[in-house]
Amino acid sequence: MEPHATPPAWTLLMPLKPLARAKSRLAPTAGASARAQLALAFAQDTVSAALACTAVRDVAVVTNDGQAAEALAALGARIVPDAPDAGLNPALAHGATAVRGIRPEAALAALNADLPALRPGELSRVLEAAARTPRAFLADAAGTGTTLLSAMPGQLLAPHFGLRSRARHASSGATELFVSDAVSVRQDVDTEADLAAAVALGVGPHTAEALCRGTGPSPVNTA
Ligand SMILES: Nc1nc2c(ncn2[C@@H]2O[C@H](COP(=O)(O)OP(=O)(O)OP(=O)(O)O)[C@@H](O)[C@H]2O)c(=O)[nH]1
Ligand SMILES: C=C(OP(=O)(O)O)C(=O)O
Repeated sequence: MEPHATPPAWTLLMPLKPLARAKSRLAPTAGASARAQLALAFAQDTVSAALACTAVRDVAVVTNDGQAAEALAALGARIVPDAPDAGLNPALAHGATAVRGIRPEAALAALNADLPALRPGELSRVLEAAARTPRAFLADAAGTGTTLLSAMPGQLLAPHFGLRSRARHASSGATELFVSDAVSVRQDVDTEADLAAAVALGVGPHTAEALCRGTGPSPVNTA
């Protein structure tokens, strides 16, 4: 694909499960209330870092959670109700249709809402690479999943998130991105080990505060 004359201004689609059901794989370490607070804090840090990224035009969060919608709208995100309420991929497909209904030529990227160490400069580099190909994806830190899936104008997003989504996005024809210095875009948090890895990278202020409330101090990502 020819590089675009001007880099696209991306709309990010961020799916967020109702907080009461989110982050179930943290159950061995955190109770229900702490998990909900962490899920919201991860989303707040992800949205804040995404909106601070110069390549990002706007962020649309696809969620049916009222508390999260209010908190994320206060940070500047647009909220798209998860009308299908049928899981992650239907939520993303619905969000893509909603955005393209308003801006048919939008460059779209789905980004998981559980990237509490996300750094705007690293996201910029990933989106710059994504702009060179019609549909692209970035594998998660574990190496089996996906944290970002992009679709340039005129391309359907066609999300295949879930178990072994790295292989399924590759099979769907999307180009895998290999971007150096982008670890924070790949570090999603599902398990306690993921959380420790994110803390080692430096989490954003909402997550740091939630961790302080629940389990003691942790480093803050101020980048
Ligand atoms: N709107 C919406 N977002 C979802 C749904 N399922 C997952 N997500 C979001 O998709 C991203 C990846 O989700 P998962 O890791 O599968 O779910 P999770 O709640 O974060 O963690 P687990 O409960 O441990 O699976 C996160 O941003 C989730 O909030 C859904 O049914 N609807
Ligand atoms: C939904 C996904 O994320 P997770 O690893 O958080 O389940 C995925 O990798 O496609």
